Amino acid sequence: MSKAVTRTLTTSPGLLASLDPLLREWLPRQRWFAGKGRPVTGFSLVAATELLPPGGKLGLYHLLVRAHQAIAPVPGAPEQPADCYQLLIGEREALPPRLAPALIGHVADGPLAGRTVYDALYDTRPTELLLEALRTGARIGGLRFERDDSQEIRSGLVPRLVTSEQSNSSVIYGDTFILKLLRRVVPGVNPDLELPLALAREGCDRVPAPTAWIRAELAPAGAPADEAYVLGVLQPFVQGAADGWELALRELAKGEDFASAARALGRATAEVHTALARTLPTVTLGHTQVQQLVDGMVERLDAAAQAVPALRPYAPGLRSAFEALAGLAAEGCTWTAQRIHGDLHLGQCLRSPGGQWWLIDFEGEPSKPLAERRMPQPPVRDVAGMLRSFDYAAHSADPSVPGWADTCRAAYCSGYAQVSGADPRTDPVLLRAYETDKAIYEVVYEARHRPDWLPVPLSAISRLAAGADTSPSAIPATPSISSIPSSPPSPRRPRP
Ligand SMILES: Nc1ncnc2c1ncn2[C@@H]1O[C@H](COP(=O)(O)OP(=O)(O)O)[C@@H](O)[C@H]1O
Ligand SMILES: O=P(O)(O)O[C@H]1O[C@H](CO)[C@@H](O[C@H]2O[C@H](CO)[C@@H](O)[C@H](O)[C@H]2O)[C@H](O)[C@H]1O
Repeated sequence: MSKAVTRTLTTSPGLLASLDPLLREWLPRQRWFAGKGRPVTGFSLVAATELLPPGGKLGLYHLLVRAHQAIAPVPGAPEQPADCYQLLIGEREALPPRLAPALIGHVADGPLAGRTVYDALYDTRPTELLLEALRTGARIGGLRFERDDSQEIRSGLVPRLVTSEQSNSSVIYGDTFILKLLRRVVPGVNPDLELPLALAREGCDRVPAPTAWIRAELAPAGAPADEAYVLGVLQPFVQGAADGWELALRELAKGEDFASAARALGRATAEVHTALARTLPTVTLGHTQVQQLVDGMVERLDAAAQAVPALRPYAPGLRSAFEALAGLAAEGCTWTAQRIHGDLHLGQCLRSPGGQWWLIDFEGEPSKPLAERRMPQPPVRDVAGMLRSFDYAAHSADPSVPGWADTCRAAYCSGYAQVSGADPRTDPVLLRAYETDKAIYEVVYEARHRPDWLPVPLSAISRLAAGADTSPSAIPATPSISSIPSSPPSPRRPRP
C-alpha cells in the first residue's frame, strides 16, 4: 500500500460544496441512482477518505454522500432518510480520452478549483489500489479491507470495469476476481455478503465464495459491528459464464429446448435453499404471520393499481389469490420460512461452460429496508421469481415457441423437487400468491423503467387473476415428478 494512502478527512465541507453542482447533474444520470424522477436538492457528507492526495497527476477520494431529494409529502407517512451513495472520485488536471465516459465535470471553485473530476472506477490505478488494499487487509481511515485468508489474491491483476447495466458497479480483475462496489449503501448486515459467506461455510458450491470485502466503520469505537456499512465484495470470477437470461434467449432463438438447463437450475436453487435452511434460522409461519404477509401483498397490489391504471380491472381476481392464502392459514395451515435469495430471476444465475449453475447477487430487492430483506420467507418466493422469468423469456422470443415457458417451469420445479423433496407445484395456493405478488411488482417496475415491456407481466396478471397459470395442470408434470413424496411437507397442518 502506498504511503499516500493514509489520511481520512473528517470534515471536508469545501470539497463537497465544490462538487455539489457537478454531482447534481451527474448522479441522477447513473443507472444505479435509486431516486429517479425526483430532483436532487443537495448533498451531505457521511464520510470522506483521501486515498491519493489532491493536486498531483491523480488525486483520489472515497466518499459516502447523502443525496437529498424533493419528496412529494405523503400524509402520515414517516419521513424517509436521504439515500447514501458510495463514490470513488478521481481528480486530474485533464482526462485522457480513454476516461471520457467517466467525466463528472470541471470544478469551478473550492479546494479542487480548475481540476477535472471523474468516476475513478473507470480508471486503472484507483481500481488497482482497491485490490491491493483488499489483498493486504488495509485499514484506511474508517475503511476496512478484510479478506478470507484461505483464498489467495495475486497482486498485479489487470482491472476492467463491467459496462453492462447494473444496480451497482463491478470491476473484473484479470478474469480471476470480480469486485462489486455497492452504490446505494445502508448500515447493517448486508445479505450480499452475509448469505454467500454462510453458504461458503456450509460447503455449498452453487455460489462464488467471498474472497474479500470492504466495510466502513463510521460509528464510535465500541459500537456494534453490524452498524458498519458493507461497501463491496470481491469474489471469484466465473470464467466463460453466461447468465440464464442470455442463455434462455439464445436457446429460444435457435428453437432449442431449455428444459434440462431449467431442471439443473431448479436443483441448484434447491441446493442453495437447503444449505441456507441448515445454517441459518428457520421459523414456522402460522395464521398471524401469514396474515401479515398477505396484508403486505394486498397493500402492494393497492399501491400498484393506484400507480398503473392498466392493473385496475384485474385487482379483484388478484386479491383472491392473496385471500386464498389467508384462508388456508385461517384453517390452520402453516409454512416454513427461511433465508432465501430474495430477488431470483434468470439474470441472477450464471452457467459456466461445464454446465454448472451459480447463483449471484444475494442483495435482495434493494428498494426494501435491510431488516425486511433479511427476514425468513417461504422459499417458494424464489421459485415464483424464476417461474416468472421463464414467462418473460418466452415473451421475448420472436417467433414465439408454444409451450416453451410451461416446459421450463415444469422442469425447474421437478429439478427443485429432486433435491428438496418438495415440489412447489403441490402448494398451488402459496405459489399463485407469490407469483401474483411478483407479477404486480413487475408491472410497476416495467411501467417505471421499460414501458414497452409492460404487456409481459400484464399477460401473466390476466392469467393469475383468473386463477390460472400455477395450477398443477397448467404446468405439466415431467417424469421425475413421480419421485415427489405423496404427502409433501408444505403446507403443513399443525399437529393437534
Ligand atoms: N462471480 C461472477 N463471475 C462472473 N460474472 C459475474 C460474477 N458475479 C457477477 N457477475 C456479472 O456481473 C453482473 C452484475 O452482478 P450482480 O451481482 O448482479 O450486480 P448488480 O447487483 O449490480 O446487478 C452479473 O449479471 C454477471 O454478468
Ligand atoms: O436489476 P435487478 O436484477 O435487481 O432486477 C430488476 O431488473 C430486472 C430487469 O433487468 C427485472 O427483471 C424482470 O425482467 C427480467 C428480464 O429482463 C426477467 O428475467 C425477470 O423475471 C423480470 O422480473 C427485475 O424484476 C427488477 O427487480
